[in-house]
Amino acid sequence: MTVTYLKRGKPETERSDDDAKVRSVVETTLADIETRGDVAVRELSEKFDRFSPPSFRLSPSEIEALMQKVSTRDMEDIRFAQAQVRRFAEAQRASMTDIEIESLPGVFLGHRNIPVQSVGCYVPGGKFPMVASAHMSVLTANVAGVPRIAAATPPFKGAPNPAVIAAMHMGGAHEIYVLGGIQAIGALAIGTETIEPVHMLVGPGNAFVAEAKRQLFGRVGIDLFAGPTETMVIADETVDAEMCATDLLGQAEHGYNSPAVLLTNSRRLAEDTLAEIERLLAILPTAETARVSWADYGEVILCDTYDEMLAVANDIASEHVQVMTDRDDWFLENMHSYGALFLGPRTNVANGDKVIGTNHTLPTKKAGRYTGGLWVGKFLKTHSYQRVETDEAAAMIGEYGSRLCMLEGFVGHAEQCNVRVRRYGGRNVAYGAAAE
Ligand SMILES: NC(=O)c1ccc[n+]([C@@H]2O[C@H](COP(=O)([O-])OP(=O)(O)OC[C@H]3O[C@@H](n4cnc5c(N)ncnc54)[C@H](O)[C@@H]3O)[C@@H](O)[C@H]2O)c1
Ligand SMILES: [Zn+2]
Repeated sequence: MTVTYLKRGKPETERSDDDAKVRSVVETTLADIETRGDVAVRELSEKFDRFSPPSFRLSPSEIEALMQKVSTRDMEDIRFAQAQVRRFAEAQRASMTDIEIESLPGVFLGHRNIPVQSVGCYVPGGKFPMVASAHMSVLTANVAGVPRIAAATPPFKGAPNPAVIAAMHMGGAHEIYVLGGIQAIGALAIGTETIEPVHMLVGPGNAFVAEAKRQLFGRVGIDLFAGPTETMVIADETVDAEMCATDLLGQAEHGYNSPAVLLTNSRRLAEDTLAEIERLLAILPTAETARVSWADYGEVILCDTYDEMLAVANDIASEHVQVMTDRDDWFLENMHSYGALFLGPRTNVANGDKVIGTNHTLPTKKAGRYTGGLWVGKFLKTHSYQRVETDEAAAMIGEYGSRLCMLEGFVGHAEQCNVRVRRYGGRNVAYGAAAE
């Protein structure tokens, strides 16, 4: 394979140093919340966000007052975006059906999709007030029928952001907390004197938020590992450098650690894009973070063939994959590891992030190898049940069960089957023996 790096990000070893630091901060902070509850949460909010209101939970009148501050235009835009997210989520919900089959005469097996009973939805807001993340988690939980939705977001510039709070409220949040980072995630999962713990945490966030969810997994459920944004552009000469550079920087601006990767089979496009990125970085108002991300994590990878591009793309398993080639559908058919695909030059990640209707909470750090993004199905638990309706079925399946239990040496298990064979099959099976 001839894969050439025209630009590389910082080596994997240095990236894992960053991870180790975050891991230990999160560990200590969660332990602190566990032992000192509300007191720790307040101290952490003061320390990281300089925010210490009388109550972190917003009252109905505070919510109302914040919503009054959102312009009519912004409210309409939020409503439009939520309508798109709802439409797609409802279609996905409808694709998940409860089933029941008669697997053998008299034997009925089924499953039911049951909503998680309480979820904590994290809406990021350190650098940017991420209004859209409220639709993605709160509204989707609502479509799934979750009866208790607690939403949390950090203060933005010292106060709750009106548009984020409006989106949470309109999305169907039952409780809204103005809390960020590890203290929000910890308080929701562990619980405090004032916050009832939830059963599952969802939503994206920075490295601290993603790591806190990871460490709390097991104690509560989590949707997926959705850390700092990653983006990949797969392009050939059907598009130009302005398009590629814009799409790379458009996501690199999320933070100082957002990988943006160009994968192409055109040396000319690769070189032009490198130059175009420098040109745009000189004029982009958010260049401060985008420039650091690009320097530390940006990559330009040149391949000879489309097959090589496909192999590299599947291996990297980037969160967002923008495909602009003469064979976009071939990539759709053959890509197996990614967060979401954006096919053709008319789509883009920003529309996907904010408005088009697919969920923007997506797997990062190669989690796309084992999961897709957040969707209504993540809020539903699929539980099986069984029912045996006839004496014949109870006796017949019981004979198999009895023998298979004894094969493993489980005498007590076998008796569960035998008592049914005796009672419903009228057969005398000796206690502790296999039914013959
Ligand atoms: N994967 C996805 O689907 C997806 C989607 C949207 C956004 N994102 C990512 O979400 C992130 C949002 O990050 P953000 O920082 O703007 O907001 P955030 O809300 O995730 O984090 C802000 C909080 O981080 C905490 N914090 C900051 N510095 C800290 C430190 N040194 N130690 C401990 N805690 C600290 C603070 O408590 C603050 O409230 C970005 O990285 C973005 O790429 C991911
Ligand atoms: Zn984005």
